[in-house]
Amino acid sequence: MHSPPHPHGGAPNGGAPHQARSVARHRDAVTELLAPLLAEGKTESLPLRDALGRGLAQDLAAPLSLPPFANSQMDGFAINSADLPDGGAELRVVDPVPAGATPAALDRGCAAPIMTGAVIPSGADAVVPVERAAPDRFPAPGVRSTVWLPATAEGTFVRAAGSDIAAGERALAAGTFLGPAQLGLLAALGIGEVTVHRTLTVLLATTGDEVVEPGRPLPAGKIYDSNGTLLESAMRQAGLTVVRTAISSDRPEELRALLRSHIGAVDLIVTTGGVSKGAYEVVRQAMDGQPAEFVHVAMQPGGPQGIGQFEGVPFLGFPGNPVSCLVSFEMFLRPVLSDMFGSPTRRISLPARLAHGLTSPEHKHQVRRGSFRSDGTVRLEGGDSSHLMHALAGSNALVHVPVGVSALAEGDEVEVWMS
Ligand SMILES: Nc1nc2c(c(=O)[nH]1)N[C@H]1C(S)=C(S)[C@@H](COP(=O)(O)OP(=O)(O)OC[C@H]3O[C@@H](n4cnc5c(N)ncnc54)[C@H](O)[C@@H]3O)O[C@H]1N2
Ligand code: MOO
Repeated sequence: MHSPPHPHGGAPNGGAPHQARSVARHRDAVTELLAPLLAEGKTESLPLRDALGRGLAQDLAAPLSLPPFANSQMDGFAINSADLPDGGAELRVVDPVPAGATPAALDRGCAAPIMTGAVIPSGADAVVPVERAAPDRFPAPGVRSTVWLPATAEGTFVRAAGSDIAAGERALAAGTFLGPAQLGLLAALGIGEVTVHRTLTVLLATTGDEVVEPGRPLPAGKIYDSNGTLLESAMRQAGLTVVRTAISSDRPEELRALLRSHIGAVDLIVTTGGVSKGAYEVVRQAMDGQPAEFVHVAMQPGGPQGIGQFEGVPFLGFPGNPVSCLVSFEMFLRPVLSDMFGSPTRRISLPARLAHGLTSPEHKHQVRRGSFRSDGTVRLEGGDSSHLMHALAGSNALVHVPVGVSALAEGDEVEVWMS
């Protein structure tokens, strides 16, 4: 007896489709597919300002310590703590130490006005902020004077040399994503150029006789191409260079010709649509004779997936439903690129409490869309169907329901990935 088809392409009642592969297994397959791109070791050396968003290609050791010298954390008086017993003492004020100057050694019984960031003179071991002195201001230059200062422990308001990082220590590991803080560190270390993984170029092809370029008239029975803009945006935001083909019809020769015209100029081909079980599965047909396979991943949405090579170029065939293709990018391509090349970053993962209950096919990893809120709850946006573009646009998080879970109640904890 035949069971009715399941709306998500799986087996009836949310069961695993025959030979469905796990999300982890498919991610491993994507890793294997892209490994040759890493092995090519294509890197480039860039000035810091152009390296934003790239992955660092090599471990980097600190060429100097930070701070490079002991310096003052406050505008105040550099002193020797042994000169300030309990109850404080009156010290003779000597020449000031501005930031950037090389100060003379401090004699015992003296206090040197010192500015934030200035070198601690030898003989001094602490700084008293000017507002704790009496009088609580610096004397005019050249005026001989004394100042009363309170007892102060050794090391107070001194930023020790190497207290941030010592020369020779690893500053950043290979594979680190270079954001503002990482580039700022390299600048602080005096590094002007950095070796990064080069940007990968993706050829993106959307397919389907029903799909029309936005901005054109919409004939009956057709829909606009949302996948092209959706995926191109996701990829560009992730630091990839994207080349788009024209929308391919359902004729496999046309798709093959579109893809072939870019071979040699791209690192990876991503298609959408044409991978499931219909009568006109253009991507499946176009890949005929190529080392590519079409599998079903135990994931909803994004179950049907193509993977392999087209004319020697790595190929990923994402399903045609808009949410399915974005979830495919987030679940497979983004994490693999970030693990391999250090860019883009992985999505921030947080625990959240469900604002309401949900159901999920037990044998699949379900990825719902939701709005994570500041009280730590997440509200689901739309249902589980993968055509819900408006709900996707109203969400800020992907909500994960792992394999083995068929229902969750309000207040149950889920993992969310922030977008
Ligand atoms: N008998 C079965 N049918 C389907 C299965 C299945 O297992 N057995 N799986 C379903 C699932 S799940 C998905 S996902 C889709 C995947 O289908 P395809 O990758 O072959 O994609 P299409 O059939 O071409 O399109 C699916 C859907 O998405 C719309 N679409 C396609 N391209 C675009 C685009 N560029 N912009 C906007 N929308 C697009 C298309 O019109 C369809 O509605 O298959 C299920 N069927
Ligand atoms: O559930 Mo499909 O897998 O809509 O992507």
